[in-house]
Amino acid sequence: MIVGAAIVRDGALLAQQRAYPEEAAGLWELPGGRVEAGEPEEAAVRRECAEELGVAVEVGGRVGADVPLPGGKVLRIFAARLTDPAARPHAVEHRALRWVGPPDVGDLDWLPADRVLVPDLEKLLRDTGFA
Ligand SMILES: Nc1nc2c([nH]c(=O)n2[C@H]2C[C@H](O)[C@@H](COP(=O)(O)OP(=O)(O)OP(=O)(O)O)O2)c(=O)[nH]1
Repeated sequence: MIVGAAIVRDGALLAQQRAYPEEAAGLWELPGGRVEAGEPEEAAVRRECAEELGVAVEVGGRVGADVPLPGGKVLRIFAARLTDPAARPHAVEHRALRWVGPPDVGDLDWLPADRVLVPDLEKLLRDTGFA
């Protein structure tokens, strides 16, 4: 299971641009990663956000349906928000970070699995931003 965080602040979604591997470099994804054995999914979301962005997040409900990934894995997205709204996420292992507003969510060059989730991400931004 791969979990991802749809972090929303002031009506914008945090996206990050992969630096590796070659075939994914330059494409955009949500913060996240592999759930460790025995680790609750929400805890994995918090851990990955701390590792990748250096920020604490609160984790809300699921966003969209599970998306199958190559190799039999599954991508599951959770709504999230910064515990401290003034915190500044930074790219620890990614090429770039961007806060994307609703008009631009569909225009980003997403990883294929994330592209499937664009309508759900747009809906999240239209709604409360924190399910
Ligand atoms: N984090 C994340 N991974 C995604 C997304 N969409 C998507 O297809 N993936 C894929 C890419 C990778 O094959 C896998 C997770 O990779 P990762 O590099 O973030 O996970 P990780 O830190 O646990 O793994 P690793 O770098 O140690 O190999 O899920 C997404 O939105 N966020």
